[in-house]
Amino acid sequence: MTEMPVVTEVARAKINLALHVTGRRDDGYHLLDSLVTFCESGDRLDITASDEDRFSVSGPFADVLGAPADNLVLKARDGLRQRLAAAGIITGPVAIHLEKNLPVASGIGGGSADAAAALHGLLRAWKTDLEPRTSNALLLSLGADVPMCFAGTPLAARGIGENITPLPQMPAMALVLANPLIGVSTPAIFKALERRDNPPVGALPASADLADWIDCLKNLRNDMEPAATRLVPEIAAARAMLDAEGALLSRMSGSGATCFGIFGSFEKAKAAAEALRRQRPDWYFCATNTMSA
Ligand SMILES: C[C@](O)(CO)[C@H](O)COP(=O)(O)OP(=O)(O)OC[C@H]1O[C@@H](n2ccc(N)nc2=O)[C@H](O)[C@@H]1O
Ligand SMILES: Nc1ncnc2c1ncn2[C@@H]1O[C@H](COP(=O)(O)OP(=O)(O)OP(=O)(O)O)[C@@H](O)[C@H]1O
Repeated sequence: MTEMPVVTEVARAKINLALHVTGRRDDGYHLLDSLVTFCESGDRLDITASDEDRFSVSGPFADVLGAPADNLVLKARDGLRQRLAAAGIITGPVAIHLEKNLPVASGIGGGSADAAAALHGLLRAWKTDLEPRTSNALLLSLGADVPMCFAGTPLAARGIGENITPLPQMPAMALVLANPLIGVSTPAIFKALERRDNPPVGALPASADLADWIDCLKNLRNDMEPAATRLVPEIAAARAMLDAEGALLSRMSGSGATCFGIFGSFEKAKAAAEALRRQRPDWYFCATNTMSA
């Protein structure tokens, strides 16, 4: 067995600060215009060399995951290995451990973030890289959110999510994530949309001033939120709770049900998350900073 140190990656929660659905392609996939950022917190992946491929899971949401064969981490490992083999690069067996800290099917890209982190970690572990065209095709084959999670930096995502523009002027933000622990199916929400021809995001602040970004975000939307709230009314309750704790702005992320509140500082976010946990000990709350560019 070749000596390989433990490679650790954080699979950061993805937040759609705004998510406009602007059209639909002939194949049924929706055209999006989304402002996306990533949290400091998320799942954790540890990768080590092994005598055979292994996969284990721990953490508060490990039990909610389906069969290992359906896990996007293994789909990412196998897809990467296949493409590397096609380029003549043979890769050794690995043990991957996933610490599942993010709620599942919750609009913050858990599975997509895990897949992206697995790819980053395996490329480091195997000391290799993919040429951009191959890696773009692999990323999108794993899910529309995987290219943005692989980029992992504040960005605008267009197309079906794969057309990415970094937004270096987006500031870091202190967030509280709130989720009633009711899983939401992404295809079900896309199907339930009443409109698919909404206006795009438009102009963004040129500077990193948080107040300017919040003013801008206030005029934007998550076009999936009305349909998701009809299915899971707790989404409206989560937003109201974030607002009552002093969020400068609250909104749903992705196809839900996770909502985020932006707070003036991490201390304020932490205090709000603690107060919310006391109100609903059965829900998920997390205070976290987002990454700066
Ligand atoms: C809602 C978002 O989270 C916003 O970032 C993403 O668009 C969803 O990304 P994802 O979960 O990675 O989605 P995928 O696993 O690729 O697709 C799940 C299903 O959602 C629908 N889907 C997804 C992405 C997209 N732009 N249009 C769609 O209509 C399709 O029915 C697809 O079969
Ligand atoms: N590593 C993983 N973590 C979470 N879910 C996974 C994983 N692998 C596969 N899945 C499956 O993917 C489905 C969607 O889960 P996920 O947590 O990625 O949704 P999401 O947060 O709504 O994602 P998105 O914001 O990309 O729509 C679930 O049914 C889950 O069983």
